[in-house]
Amino acid sequence: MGCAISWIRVMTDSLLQVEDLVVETRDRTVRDEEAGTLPRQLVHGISFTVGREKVAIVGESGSGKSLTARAIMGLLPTSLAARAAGLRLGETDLAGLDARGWQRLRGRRIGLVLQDPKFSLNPAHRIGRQVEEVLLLHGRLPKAERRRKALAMLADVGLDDPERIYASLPAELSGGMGQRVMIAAMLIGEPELLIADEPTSALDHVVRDQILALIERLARERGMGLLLISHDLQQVSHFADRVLVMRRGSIVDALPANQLAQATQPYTRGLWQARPSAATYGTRLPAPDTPQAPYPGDARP
Ligand SMILES: Nc1ncnc2c1ncn2[C@@H]1O[C@H](COP(=O)(O)OP(=O)(O)OP(=O)(O)O)[C@@H](O)[C@H]1O
Repeated sequence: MGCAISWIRVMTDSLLQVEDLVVETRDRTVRDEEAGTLPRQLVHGISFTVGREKVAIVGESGSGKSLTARAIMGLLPTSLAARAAGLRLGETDLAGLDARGWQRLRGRRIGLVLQDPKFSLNPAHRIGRQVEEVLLLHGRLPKAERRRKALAMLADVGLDDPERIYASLPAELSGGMGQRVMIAAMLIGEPELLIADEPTSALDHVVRDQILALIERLARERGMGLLLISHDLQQVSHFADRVLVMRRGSIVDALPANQLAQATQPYTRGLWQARPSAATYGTRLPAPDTPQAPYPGDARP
């Protein structure tokens, strides 16, 4: 009994706690009669937690998914600022970290996989060096041991011939291989939490399913928490444990992923019904202001 209770605690203990997160422009361009000019708010005070589980954030284009991920990772563009009542990874206050603190944390405790490896991998550096980077930054492992770990990680993400990949440049790899390399580079430091922002949307659907299965296996084996940003509700309904639905910078619904098809919240229901068919699979969910894209559950005029 005691064992079962502690297992449940491990599953539900939150790794990431986000409380009242606001992302806004540094420029003050919004006019308010009483307050004068204000920053433009893009994320309006959202709160959620992620434990050792798979949580997905879904929502139409421009709803604030990527800004949320970037704010958590301390990677917002300089024109934007984030503030939160609480932003914690375990006991660590992310909001209070300086550049050195982030350097210690990124890759080691929290990893980020982005949509397109072309923008994440340095084209001038060989794959081996990029996969080993976290070990170089954080540890004092001898060169041979770093290489051994990197080769094992490349094999673990399903890349054949790790020795050849290790010595390759990013341009020599396909998109799917590049994405596997990114995942290897993010997981080699054994982070507690992986944030994956549309990690498969640049890939064809066969590779996409393989990459998601890989992320899911590695997360399960390592007891890692996963925050997946996606516009693909069909994919999320199979993959995630819980779903947060964002709209225009706010979380408007939260539900178990396997209940997406029975969602009662009108907006979520509308998103589900508007999910792309096989023919349009992989295209982005259009923003609601696009005239040709009405959402069935949208009550707005
Ligand atoms: N640097 C920026 N300056 C001003 N506004 C921005 C900036 N970056 C994003 N935005 C705006 O913030 C809103 C949320 O953007 P975000 O990239 O988080 O959307 P998203 O939900 O990830 O969309 P997509 O699915 O298309 O990636 C959008 O209206 C976007 O135009």
